[in-house]
Amino acid sequence: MASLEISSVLQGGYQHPVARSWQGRRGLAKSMFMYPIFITDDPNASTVIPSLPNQRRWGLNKLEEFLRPLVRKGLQSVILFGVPLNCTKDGRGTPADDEQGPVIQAIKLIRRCFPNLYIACDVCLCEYTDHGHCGLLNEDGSINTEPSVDRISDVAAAYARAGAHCVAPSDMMDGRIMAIKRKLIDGGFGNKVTLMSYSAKFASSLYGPFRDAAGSAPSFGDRKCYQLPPAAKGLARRAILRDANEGADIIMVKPSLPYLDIIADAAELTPDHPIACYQVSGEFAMIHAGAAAGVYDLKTMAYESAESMVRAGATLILSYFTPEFLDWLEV
Ligand SMILES: NCc1[nH]cc(CCC(=O)O)c1CC(=O)O
Ligand SMILES: [Zn+2]
Ligand SMILES: [Zn+2]
Repeated sequence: MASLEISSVLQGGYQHPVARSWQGRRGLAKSMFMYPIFITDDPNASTVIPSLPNQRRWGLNKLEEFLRPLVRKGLQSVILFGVPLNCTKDGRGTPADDEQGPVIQAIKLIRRCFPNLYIACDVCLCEYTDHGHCGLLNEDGSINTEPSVDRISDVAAAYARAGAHCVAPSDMMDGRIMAIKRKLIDGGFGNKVTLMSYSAKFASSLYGPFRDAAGSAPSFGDRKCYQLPPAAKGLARRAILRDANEGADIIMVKPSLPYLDIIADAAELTPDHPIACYQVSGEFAMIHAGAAAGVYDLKTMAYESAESMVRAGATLILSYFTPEFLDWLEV
């Protein structure tokens, strides 16, 4: 297994029936929606997030009753974000792969309660570092890429061991896809776990509500040295091709609505991969705010936004509207 070439490992991308459903193209369907969920370390939490309408931070004891009705309505996949509030953060993001931490415990709980639900995990350090950046830093505050990639790939491997069906690194460090794929293969998960890359993730103004929700705003500076400049179509295309070559099973574009051309580029450049897009917290809040201001009807606009993503080439949409679409869609 250890000698296997990274480009020869395809089964990680279709090991699960839900992952298989993303390998073809069609119109809007329930299985195209992946629901982002915030898991915190207060087991009884059900905390409203003021800037992110209808979303909460959930404690482990509340997770089953929260998910049960959604699964009954046809929820097929979730992506987990850890929000540690009671742990000690440090420079290397030690709590990220704490066996008792909220993500690893949630993976195990969901596998037990909902054996058919597909579990993706966001992999990043910003929720767990004391400085709030997505990687490890040099003395001067710049990103120290090599140890960052090593740490992030260890965290991804820990989520895989805990039972995640998919790991999704959002840190944007160069080289992380290859390093994660290598550790998945060496750990015996190459053919079992999907690697979804946030390949074209832009330094956007649309992450504000998420950073409130996750407590992951950087304590100094910004993320412009590792997230893409909004105008950088060329860099996005290079990152998409690079990540595909490094072994990504799914290519993601983030945010979505202002980056439909990049979704289309991803579909053109990697036509043989499922293409995911993340309708991020600020896009979601913006659609809510516009509806509240009487600019449009919420449901009509939610549909229009999702349909534009599919039209551009997305096969999978990460969206806080997932519960609504489970009500609105027939299948
Ligand atoms: N690596 C952190 C991360 N993972 C997902 C999001 C944004 C998701 C959203 O806004 O809904 C962010 C924020 C950021 O990069 O600052
Ligand atoms: Zn991060
Ligand atoms: Zn992240």
